[in-house]
Amino acid sequence: MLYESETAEQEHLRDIVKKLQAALTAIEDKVSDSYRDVIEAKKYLWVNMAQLDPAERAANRVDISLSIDAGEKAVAKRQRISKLVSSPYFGRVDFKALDHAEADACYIGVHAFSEEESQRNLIYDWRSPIASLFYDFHVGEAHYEAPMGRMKGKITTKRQYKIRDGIMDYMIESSMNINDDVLQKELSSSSDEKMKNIVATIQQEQNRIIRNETAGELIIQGVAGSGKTSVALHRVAYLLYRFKETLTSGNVLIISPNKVFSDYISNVLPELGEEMIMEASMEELAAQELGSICKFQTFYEQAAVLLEDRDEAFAKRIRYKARLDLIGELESFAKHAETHYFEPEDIMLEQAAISRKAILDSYQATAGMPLEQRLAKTAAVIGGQSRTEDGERLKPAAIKKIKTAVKKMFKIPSMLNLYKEFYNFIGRPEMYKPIAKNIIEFADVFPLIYLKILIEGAEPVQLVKHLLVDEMQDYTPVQYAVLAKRFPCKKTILGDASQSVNPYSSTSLTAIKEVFPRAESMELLKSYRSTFEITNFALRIKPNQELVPIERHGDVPQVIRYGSLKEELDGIRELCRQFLNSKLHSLGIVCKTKTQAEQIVHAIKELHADVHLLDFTSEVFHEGITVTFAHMAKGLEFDQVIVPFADRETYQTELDRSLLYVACTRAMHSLYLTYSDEIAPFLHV
Ligand SMILES: Nc1ncnc2c1ncn2[C@@H]1O[C@H](COP(=O)(O)OP(=O)(O)OP(=O)(O)O)[C@@H](O)[C@H]1O
Repeated sequence: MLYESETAEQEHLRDIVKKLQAALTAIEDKVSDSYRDVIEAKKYLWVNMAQLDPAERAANRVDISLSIDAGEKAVAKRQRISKLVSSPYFGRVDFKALDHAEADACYIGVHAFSEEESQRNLIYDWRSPIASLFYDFHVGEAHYEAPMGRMKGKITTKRQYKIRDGIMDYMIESSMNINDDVLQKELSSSSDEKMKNIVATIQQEQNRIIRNETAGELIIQGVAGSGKTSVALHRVAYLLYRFKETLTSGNVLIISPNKVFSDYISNVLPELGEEMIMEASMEELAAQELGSICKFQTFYEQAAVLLEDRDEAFAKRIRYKARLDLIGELESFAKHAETHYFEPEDIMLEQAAISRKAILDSYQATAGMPLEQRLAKTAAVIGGQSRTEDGERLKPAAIKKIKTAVKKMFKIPSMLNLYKEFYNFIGRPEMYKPIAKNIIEFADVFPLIYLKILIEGAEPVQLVKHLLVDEMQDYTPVQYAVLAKRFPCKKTILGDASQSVNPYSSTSLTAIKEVFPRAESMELLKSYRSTFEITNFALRIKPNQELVPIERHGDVPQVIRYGSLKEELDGIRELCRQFLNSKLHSLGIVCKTKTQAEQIVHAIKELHADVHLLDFTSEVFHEGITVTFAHMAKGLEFDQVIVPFADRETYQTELDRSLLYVACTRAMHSLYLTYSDEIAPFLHV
């Protein structure tokens, strides 16, 4: 039976590949035609420029731009079809709708493909409504949401395929654990330089998140390796498909932790036929917000001070500014500032005099507006109402003087001074400690920006219609308050409370929900990245009763003790050699600090292998040996991970526990920890 269906499937595949190749040839002709059209039209315009009147020239330019448009569309289509030629589809569901006599076979691929003449769908896009059947149901009763309403029926057949270079690697007939079989194969493969798409094996719980169209803010709390980032990117691809009339990739912004991470995820959307979205780090947003107000320490500089200096007062300041209550305190202060620092005085102009009382009345009438707008409005109103002794309106020059005078009545002129004043106001002046004149600590950056927004008002960033925030646990409530003001659009916010690389300023799901009270939240509890043995090992460092490890087995992680530091470094070199002789693609040596990472790079220099040190200035992620530290490694993954210096001295605080957890959960297939003194307490069995 299976043999029969396999023969039929092979035939079907050959037929589809033939049709795709024909379509590819046709589209290649179309691309060449549009290219020729553009050249011809440009030549014509150039040769006849003098004879053409302006209307003809304009018409020619429109023609050229239409040809360019058609050309670009054809190029995009060519790209999609050539991808399909190599792997046309990965799934099939035969669905028999209630009112149909027979089931229709529906093949699902990364892109859609239909026959030119009949317009019959030969392949459905994985994001199409009918394709949801593939992800949500096994054989039996099923339904999907079509544009005309819910379609109920029955899945009679479900199959999965792996097709490479137009040839079928394998095909699996549906059963209850079919997804697991294919998923196991996918997860067992080696890592890549770039994150891969997961369309062929999206799991039901992930699909619910990807296809959620209703949430204004969707918060995804997911354990390490549960596919949060993958799911968020597939969700973007889904929304771009679903709302193509109103949403383009140019409308989506991702706040990502660093450039290496952005590089690592940069292939997923293009693989799905979409353009990469805009990306920015919190620091980039902050620099834009603060302009010339002041300079600031970066998040990573803050982390380095926390790890290397262990400055208690510094940690205390960070913790203080990570409180949810800070938002309300800043809001109360902004209100207080508006009334208490505004000191109206009489304005005496040559032609008119304006009383202090009139100014105060106007100012009070504008309550509720952001301060800067309030001052401008106050000046405009009194300027408009005032008359000269002859009863005439004031001249523009006089109105300008009023504007300047009213502005000066607000007595704390600089935003930085106003921010400093906030700490006097709440009776905690010791909580503000700039690094130098005009350079503030990272923990002050977003409270200052929020105060600035409260005072000056926030212009929403209209271009951004969907905001993606990854590693949500590392941002404070005030950072979210700023994002809420600047980006009042839909949001997908994702992270894992267990992976905070800065517990002094980490934010729980509950706190984020306080900032976004209408947010929907969804949980991902199954961990896909690491083998069962690695996940269980990591759970000993940070227990989580709810986490479900995937049943994919590998070697038990090894914790190796050496007699001295020298022996440990020799041991790490040996592990690197073994990696270089293996079939694995990537080895991550994940330390706690940058200084330790540099020490390792120095120690393995003699291997003469390509070794990449990933630090805050890095921009790309490479295969081979990468040496880095937990802050930089978050979000990334490696076939094999070595965690050096897993000793008591290095890992002792709760922050260290998180960093050790992040380091271990980066491993997909094998994990080693080395130490040469006393083992870290979190690793005791
Ligand atoms: N449905 C799936 N099919 C195949 N692979 C999957 C699936 N879900 C997740 N993965 C794989 O699991 C790994 C982890 O995914 P991802 O990085 O998106 O998880 P994460 O939750 O963001 O991880 P972390 O928070 O630990 O950085 C990746 O290799 C991804 O390809």
